[in-house]
Amino acid sequence: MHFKRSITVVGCHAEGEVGDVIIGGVLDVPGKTMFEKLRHFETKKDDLRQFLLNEPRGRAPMNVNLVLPPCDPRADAGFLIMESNEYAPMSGSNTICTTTVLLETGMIPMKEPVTEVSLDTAAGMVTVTAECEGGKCKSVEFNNVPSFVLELDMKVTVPGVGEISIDIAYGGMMYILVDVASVGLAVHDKFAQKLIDIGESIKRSVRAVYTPVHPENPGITGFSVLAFTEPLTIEEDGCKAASNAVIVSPGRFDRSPCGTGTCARLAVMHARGEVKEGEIFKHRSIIGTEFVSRIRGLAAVGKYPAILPTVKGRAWITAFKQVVLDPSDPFQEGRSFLSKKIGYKTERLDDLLEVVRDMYIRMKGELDI
Ligand SMILES: O=C(O)[C@H]1NCC[C@@H]1O
Repeated sequence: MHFKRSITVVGCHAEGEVGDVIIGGVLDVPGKTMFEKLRHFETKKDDLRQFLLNEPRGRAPMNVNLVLPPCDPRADAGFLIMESNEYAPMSGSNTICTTTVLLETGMIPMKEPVTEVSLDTAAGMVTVTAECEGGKCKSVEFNNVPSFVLELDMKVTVPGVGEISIDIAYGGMMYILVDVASVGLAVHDKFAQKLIDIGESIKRSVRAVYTPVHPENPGITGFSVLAFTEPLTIEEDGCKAASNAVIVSPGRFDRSPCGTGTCARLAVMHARGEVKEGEIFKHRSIIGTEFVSRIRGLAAVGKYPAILPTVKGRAWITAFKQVVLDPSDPFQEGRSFLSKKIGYKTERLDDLLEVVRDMYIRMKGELDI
């Protein structure tokens, strides 16, 4: 059988969030930085992301990471993060998955009891400390890029909800943070559909009035993730803890506590005087899994005071897959196959905007503008 594509993928999840890792079958692309490589895939080779993340080979609640040669000579490897609706500059659960796969497959030699790894991401360099024993990567602690608050207590009016107060912060992705009680809900799966519907509605309302832009990389802009937060509690061991539910576009939960969301929340908590450097903050997901985090230092990003966050979690390999494309398969690329149908009927305006966005990115790539 002659296949049009054959890609080697290691299945993996971090605290419940799928972060598969491509370790073969995809060549490097031009780019002086990993962000330039991200843009190359986004504008010229997005068919790979569509192929792996859309049905029948993928699903919305999953991510795929592409291991590539790094651009920064200090790094051991580079990787790009492909999510259902976008390429994320940085991602905590995906960093934990990618590190686990790199070490447990031997692509980076594992040293016991601790292996230090440097990873080049589209958001910048991320250094990682992995606890290893008996060939297993038992935990991954990553030093994320500087995280900072863009807005505190910003008011926004949401149809069907009314006026609410939100925070906006960067933790490797741009986050909208909302006190879940302010919309009459709680982080619990009995509110799952309402959390998703209201979360997506808040994103649309905020997008209409505010565009976040990273001061050092204007290509890092826009919102695709929103964190509903529960209040801080103090655990028996004296540590601060809280739950959150992260709504990832097009409308699904992060099954992990969300590493970049944890970093964005730490920046908000620090700005509010709720957490100090070095204090442990345990962050939990809607399914009860946990990341342990802390602020390892302070910095500045443009005009914004920033924190240097560190997050620790675990990941497990679930499969070794050879993902292939039979030339006669009717579903060559999933959603992009559908969006090519000009008459594609959309249920909602934002679906249409999504189709237009995909087509714009593709045209930009083809015109190389
Ligand atoms: O942990 C994180 O940061 C990621 N999890 C899915 C959405 C985010 O990229």
